[in-house]
Amino acid sequence: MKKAILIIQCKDQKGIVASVSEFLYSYQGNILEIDQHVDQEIGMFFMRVSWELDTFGLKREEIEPIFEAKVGKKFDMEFELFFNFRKPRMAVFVSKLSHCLIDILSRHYSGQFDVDIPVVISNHADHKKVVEAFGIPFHYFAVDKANRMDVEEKQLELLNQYRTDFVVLARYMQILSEDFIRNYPNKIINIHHSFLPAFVGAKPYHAAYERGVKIIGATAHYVTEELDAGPIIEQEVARVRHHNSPADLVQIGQDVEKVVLSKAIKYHLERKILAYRNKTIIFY
Ligand SMILES: Nc1nc2c(c(=O)[nH]1)N[C@@H](CN(C=O)c1ccc(C(=O)N[C@@H](CCC(=O)O)C(=O)O)cc1)CN2
Repeated sequence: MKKAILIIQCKDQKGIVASVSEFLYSYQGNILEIDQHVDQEIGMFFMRVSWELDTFGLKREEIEPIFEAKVGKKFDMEFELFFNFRKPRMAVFVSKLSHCLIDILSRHYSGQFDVDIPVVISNHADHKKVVEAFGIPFHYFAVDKANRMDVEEKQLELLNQYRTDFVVLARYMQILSEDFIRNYPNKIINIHHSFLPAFVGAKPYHAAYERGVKIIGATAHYVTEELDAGPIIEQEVARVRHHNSPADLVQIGQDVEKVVLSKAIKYHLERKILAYRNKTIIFY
Protein backbone atom coordinates (compact mmCIF):
# COMPACT_ATOMS: atom_id res chain seq x y z
CA MET A 1 0.00 0.00 0.00
CA LYS A 2 1.32 3.44 -0.96
CA LYS A 3 1.71 5.57 2.15
CA ALA A 4 3.14 8.87 3.31
CA ILE A 5 5.09 9.25 6.55
CA LEU A 6 5.39 12.56 8.38
CA ILE A 7 7.99 13.08 11.12
CA ILE A 8 7.42 16.22 13.17
CA GLN A 9 9.24 18.10 15.93
CA CYS A 10 8.25 21.41 17.56
CA LYS A 11 7.83 23.12 20.91
CA ASP A 12 5.19 21.27 22.92
CA GLN A 13 1.80 23.04 23.07
CA LYS A 14 -1.88 22.16 23.04
CA GLY A 15 -3.68 21.30 19.81
CA ILE A 16 -0.86 19.73 17.76
CA VAL A 17 -2.30 16.21 17.46
CA ALA A 18 -5.78 17.63 16.77
CA SER A 19 -4.45 19.97 14.04
CA VAL A 20 -2.39 17.26 12.31
CA SER A 21 -5.23 14.71 12.36
CA GLU A 22 -7.75 17.38 11.26
CA PHE A 23 -5.46 18.32 8.35
CA LEU A 24 -5.28 14.69 7.21
CA TYR A 25 -9.01 14.14 7.69
CA SER A 26 -9.85 17.31 5.72
CA TYR A 27 -8.22 15.69 2.67
CA GLN A 28 -9.83 12.27 3.27
CA GLY A 29 -6.59 10.87 4.73
CA ASN A 30 -6.88 7.47 6.40
CA ILE A 31 -4.31 7.36 9.22
CA LEU A 32 -2.42 4.05 9.43
CA GLU A 33 0.04 4.72 12.30
CA ILE A 34 0.31 7.59 14.76
CA ASP A 35 2.72 7.97 17.67
CA GLN A 36 4.00 10.94 19.64
CA HIS A 37 6.30 11.76 22.51
CA VAL A 38 6.73 14.86 24.67
CA ASP A 39 10.14 15.45 26.25
CA GLN A 40 8.99 17.43 29.29
CA GLU A 41 12.58 18.21 30.30
CA ILE A 42 13.02 20.41 27.24
CA GLY A 43 9.35 21.06 26.31
CA MET A 44 9.62 19.41 22.90
CA PHE A 45 6.94 17.50 20.99
CA PHE A 46 7.76 14.69 18.56
CA MET A 47 5.36 12.82 16.28
CA ARG A 48 5.30 10.19 13.56
CA VAL A 49 2.13 9.71 11.50
CA SER A 50 1.52 7.69 8.34
CA TRP A 51 -1.52 7.56 6.10
CA GLU A 52 -2.80 5.97 2.91
CA LEU A 53 -1.91 7.90 -0.24
CA ASP A 54 -4.33 6.35 -2.78
CA THR A 55 -7.41 7.99 -1.26
CA PHE A 56 -5.67 11.20 -0.12
CA GLY A 57 -7.04 14.46 -1.56
CA LEU A 58 -3.65 16.09 -2.30
CA LYS A 59 -1.04 15.26 -4.92
CA ARG A 60 2.34 14.21 -3.45
CA GLU A 61 4.01 17.48 -4.42
CA GLU A 62 1.18 19.51 -2.80
CA ILE A 63 1.41 17.92 0.65
CA GLU A 64 4.53 19.64 2.01
CA PRO A 65 3.69 23.26 1.05
CA ILE A 66 0.03 22.98 2.07
CA PHE A 67 0.86 21.26 5.39
CA GLU A 68 3.44 23.99 6.09
CA ALA A 69 0.91 26.73 5.34
CA LYS A 70 -1.98 25.19 7.30
CA VAL A 71 -0.23 23.49 10.24
CA GLY A 72 3.57 23.72 10.21
CA LYS A 73 3.72 27.50 10.32
CA LYS A 74 1.15 27.71 13.15
CA PHE A 75 3.28 25.51 15.46
CA ASP A 76 6.69 26.49 14.04
CA MET A 77 7.27 22.84 13.14
CA GLU A 78 10.28 21.16 11.64
CA PHE A 79 9.04 18.20 9.65
CA GLU A 80 10.13 15.64 7.05
CA LEU A 81 7.80 13.91 4.61
CA PHE A 82 8.60 10.47 3.21
CA PHE A 83 6.87 8.08 0.81
CA ASN A 84 7.27 4.31 0.86
CA PHE A 85 7.08 3.51 -2.84
CA ARG A 86 10.71 4.19 -3.75
CA LYS A 87 13.03 1.53 -2.31
CA PRO A 88 15.86 3.23 -0.35
CA ARG A 89 19.39 2.51 -1.60
CA MET A 90 21.72 1.28 1.15
CA ALA A 91 25.50 1.06 0.63
CA VAL A 92 27.41 -1.26 2.97
CA PHE A 93 30.98 -0.73 4.18
CA VAL A 94 32.97 -3.63 5.65
CA SER A 95 36.54 -4.41 6.71
CA LYS A 96 37.91 -7.84 7.68
CA LEU A 97 35.11 -9.25 9.82
CA SER A 98 32.19 -10.48 7.70
CA HIS A 99 29.52 -11.56 10.21
CA CYS A 100 27.43 -8.37 9.99
CA LEU A 101 27.87 -8.11 6.21
CA ILE A 102 26.74 -11.71 5.64
CA ASP A 103 23.80 -11.21 8.00
CA ILE A 104 22.71 -8.11 6.03
CA LEU A 105 23.09 -9.90 2.67
CA SER A 106 21.17 -12.90 3.99
CA ARG A 107 18.30 -10.80 5.39
CA HIS A 108 18.20 -8.80 2.15
CA TYR A 109 18.19 -11.96 0.03
CA SER A 110 15.33 -13.43 2.08
CA GLY A 111 13.31 -10.21 1.68
CA GLN A 112 13.51 -9.02 5.29
CA PHE A 113 14.90 -5.63 4.21
CA ASP A 114 12.81 -3.64 1.70
CA VAL A 115 15.92 -1.98 0.28
CA ASP A 116 18.29 -2.03 -2.69
CA ILE A 117 21.98 -2.67 -1.98
CA PRO A 118 23.76 -1.09 -4.97
CA VAL A 119 27.31 -1.51 -3.68
CA VAL A 120 29.56 -2.94 -0.98
CA ILE A 121 32.77 -1.02 -0.26
CA SER A 122 35.73 -2.34 1.70
CA ASN A 123 39.30 -1.55 2.72
CA HIS A 124 40.10 -5.26 2.29
CA ALA A 125 39.59 -7.55 -0.74
CA ASP A 126 38.52 -10.55 1.39
CA HIS A 127 34.77 -10.45 0.72
CA LYS A 128 34.70 -9.69 -3.01
CA LYS A 129 33.68 -13.25 -3.98
CA VAL A 130 30.78 -13.63 -1.55
CA VAL A 131 29.38 -10.14 -2.27
CA GLU A 132 29.50 -10.70 -6.03
CA ALA A 133 27.84 -14.09 -5.48
CA PHE A 134 24.83 -12.06 -4.26
CA GLY A 135 25.00 -10.07 -7.52
CA ILE A 136 26.23 -6.91 -5.79
CA PRO A 137 29.20 -4.81 -7.03
CA PHE A 138 32.18 -4.86 -4.65
CA HIS A 139 34.77 -2.07 -4.55
CA TYR A 140 38.05 -2.39 -2.67
CA PHE A 141 40.07 0.65 -1.56
CA ALA A 142 43.31 0.01 0.35
CA VAL A 143 43.41 2.67 3.08
CA ASP A 144 46.32 4.05 5.05
CA LYS A 145 47.01 7.27 6.97
CA ALA A 146 48.52 8.84 3.84
CA ASN A 147 45.72 8.17 1.33
CA ARG A 148 42.69 8.28 3.66
CA MET A 149 41.27 11.54 2.28
CA ASP A 150 41.80 10.52 -1.36
CA VAL A 151 40.05 7.21 -0.69
CA GLU A 152 37.11 8.98 0.96
CA GLU A 153 36.77 11.19 -2.12
CA LYS A 154 36.62 8.12 -4.37
CA GLN A 155 34.15 6.44 -1.98
CA LEU A 156 31.87 9.49 -2.05
CA GLU A 157 32.01 9.57 -5.85
CA LEU A 158 30.99 5.91 -5.89
CA LEU A 159 28.15 6.51 -3.41
CA ASN A 160 26.85 9.31 -5.64
CA GLN A 161 27.23 7.18 -8.75
CA TYR A 162 25.07 4.51 -7.11
CA ARG A 163 22.52 7.10 -5.89
CA THR A 164 23.02 6.04 -2.28
CA ASP A 165 20.42 7.14 0.28
CA PHE A 166 22.23 5.89 3.39
CA VAL A 167 25.28 3.93 4.48
CA VAL A 168 25.74 1.03 6.90
CA LEU A 169 29.15 0.41 8.48
CA ALA A 170 29.10 -3.38 8.99
CA ARG A 171 32.16 -3.48 11.25
CA TYR A 172 34.02 -1.06 8.97
CA MET A 173 37.16 -0.24 10.92
CA GLN A 174 38.17 3.12 9.51
CA ILE A 175 37.42 6.43 11.19
CA LEU A 176 35.43 8.66 8.79
CA SER A 177 36.21 12.35 8.40
CA GLU A 178 33.77 15.14 9.25
CA ASP A 179 33.67 16.04 5.53
CA PHE A 180 32.57 12.53 4.63
CA ILE A 181 29.91 12.41 7.34
CA ARG A 182 28.57 15.84 6.33
CA ASN A 183 27.34 14.21 3.10
CA TYR A 184 25.15 11.78 5.07
CA PRO A 185 23.92 13.48 8.27
CA ASN A 186 22.17 10.87 10.46
CA LYS A 187 22.39 8.58 7.44
CA ILE A 188 25.43 6.51 8.36
CA ILE A 189 24.62 3.66 10.74
CA ASN A 190 27.50 2.01 12.61
CA ILE A 191 27.49 -1.12 14.73
CA HIS A 192 29.81 -0.70 17.69
CA HIS A 193 30.74 -3.89 19.48
CA SER A 194 30.12 -2.71 23.03
CA PHE A 195 27.24 -1.43 25.19
CA LEU A 196 28.08 2.27 24.69
CA PRO A 197 29.21 4.47 26.27
CA ALA A 198 31.38 1.70 27.69
CA PHE A 199 34.48 0.65 25.73
CA VAL A 200 34.62 3.03 22.77
CA GLY A 201 37.39 2.48 20.20
CA ALA A 202 38.69 -0.37 18.11
CA LYS A 203 38.97 -3.28 20.58
CA PRO A 204 36.07 -3.22 23.09
CA TYR A 205 35.88 -7.01 23.61
CA HIS A 206 39.49 -7.16 24.77
CA ALA A 207 38.99 -4.13 27.01
CA ALA A 208 35.84 -5.74 28.44
CA TYR A 209 37.70 -9.00 29.11
CA GLU A 210 40.48 -7.13 30.92
CA ARG A 211 37.84 -5.26 32.99
CA GLY A 212 36.15 -8.55 33.99
CA VAL A 213 32.67 -7.46 32.96
CA LYS A 214 29.66 -9.75 33.46
CA ILE A 215 27.72 -8.18 30.60
CA ILE A 216 28.86 -7.29 27.07
CA GLY A 217 26.77 -5.69 24.36
CA ALA A 218 26.41 -4.01 21.01
CA THR A 219 25.22 -0.56 19.98
CA ALA A 220 23.92 0.70 16.64
CA HIS A 221 24.26 4.46 16.29
CA TYR A 222 24.37 7.21 13.71
CA VAL A 223 27.93 8.18 12.91
CA THR A 224 29.20 11.60 13.94
CA GLU A 225 32.70 13.00 13.82
CA GLU A 226 33.30 12.09 17.47
CA LEU A 227 34.06 8.36 17.54
CA ASP A 228 31.23 6.09 18.77
CA ALA A 229 29.39 9.12 20.21
CA GLY A 230 26.52 9.55 17.73
CA PRO A 231 22.77 9.17 18.46
CA ILE A 232 22.10 5.64 19.74
CA ILE A 233 19.49 3.76 17.70
CA GLU A 234 19.45 0.27 19.27
CA GLN A 235 21.34 -1.70 21.92
CA GLU A 236 21.35 -5.23 23.35
CA VAL A 237 23.40 -7.08 25.95
CA ALA A 238 24.48 -10.63 26.74
CA ARG A 239 25.86 -12.21 29.92
CA VAL A 240 29.43 -13.50 30.07
CA ARG A 241 31.26 -15.43 32.82
CA HIS A 242 34.71 -15.59 34.42
CA HIS A 243 35.67 -18.67 32.38
CA ASN A 244 34.89 -17.00 29.03
CA SER A 245 38.02 -16.18 26.99
CA PRO A 246 38.35 -13.05 24.81
CA ALA A 247 37.47 -15.29 21.84
CA ASP A 248 34.32 -16.39 23.70
CA LEU A 249 33.34 -12.75 24.24
CA VAL A 250 33.81 -12.07 20.52
CA GLN A 251 31.69 -15.10 19.60
CA ILE A 252 28.90 -14.19 22.03
CA GLY A 253 29.08 -10.54 21.06
CA GLN A 254 28.94 -11.03 17.30
CA ASP A 255 25.50 -12.67 17.54
CA VAL A 256 24.30 -9.62 19.47
CA GLU A 257 25.85 -7.25 16.91
CA LYS A 258 23.92 -8.84 14.04
CA VAL A 259 20.54 -8.53 15.77
CA VAL A 260 21.17 -4.96 16.91
CA LEU A 261 22.33 -3.79 13.48
CA SER A 262 19.43 -5.45 11.66
CA LYS A 263 16.92 -3.77 14.01
CA ALA A 264 18.56 -0.38 13.45
CA ILE A 265 18.48 -0.84 9.66
CA LYS A 266 14.80 -1.80 9.80
CA TYR A 267 13.90 1.22 11.95
CA HIS A 268 15.75 3.48 9.52
CA LEU A 269 14.07 1.92 6.48
CA GLU A 270 10.64 2.30 8.06
CA ARG A 271 11.35 5.94 8.98
CA LYS A 272 10.81 5.15 12.66
CA ILE A 273 13.86 7.05 13.95
CA LEU A 274 13.79 10.71 14.96
CA ALA A 275 17.24 12.00 15.95
CA TYR A 276 17.26 15.07 18.22
CA ARG A 277 20.16 16.61 20.21
CA ASN A 278 22.32 13.49 19.87
CA LYS A 279 19.58 11.19 21.08
CA THR A 280 16.86 9.29 19.19
CA ILE A 281 13.17 8.63 19.57
CA ILE A 282 12.29 5.26 18.03
CA PHE A 283 8.61 5.01 17.13
CA TYR A 284 7.93 1.30 17.37
N1 LIG B 1 33.92 9.52 12.49
C1 LIG B 1 33.56 8.26 12.83
N2 LIG B 1 34.04 7.23 12.13
C2 LIG B 1 33.69 5.94 12.49
C3 LIG B 1 32.87 5.72 13.61
C4 LIG B 1 32.37 6.85 14.32
O1 LIG B 1 31.59 6.71 15.29
N3 LIG B 1 32.74 8.09 13.91
N4 LIG B 1 32.63 4.39 14.01
C5 LIG B 1 33.63 3.47 13.55
C6 LIG B 1 33.55 2.02 13.97
N5 LIG B 1 34.43 1.76 15.10
C7 LIG B 1 33.86 1.19 16.20
O2 LIG B 1 32.69 0.82 16.15
C8 LIG B 1 35.82 2.04 15.05
C9 LIG B 1 36.51 1.82 13.87
C10 LIG B 1 37.86 2.09 13.79
C11 LIG B 1 38.57 2.55 14.89
C12 LIG B 1 40.02 2.84 14.74
O3 LIG B 1 40.70 3.15 15.69
N6 LIG B 1 40.47 2.70 13.48
C13 LIG B 1 41.89 3.00 13.13
C14 LIG B 1 42.43 1.92 12.19
C15 LIG B 1 42.21 0.54 12.79
C16 LIG B 1 42.55 -0.54 11.75
O4 LIG B 1 43.03 -0.20 10.64
O5 LIG B 1 42.31 -1.72 12.08
C17 LIG B 1 41.91 4.30 12.34
O6 LIG B 1 40.92 4.57 11.61
O7 LIG B 1 42.94 4.97 12.42
C18 LIG B 1 37.90 2.77 16.09
C19 LIG B 1 36.51 2.51 16.17
C20 LIG B 1 33.76 3.56 12.06
N7 LIG B 1 34.17 4.89 11.74
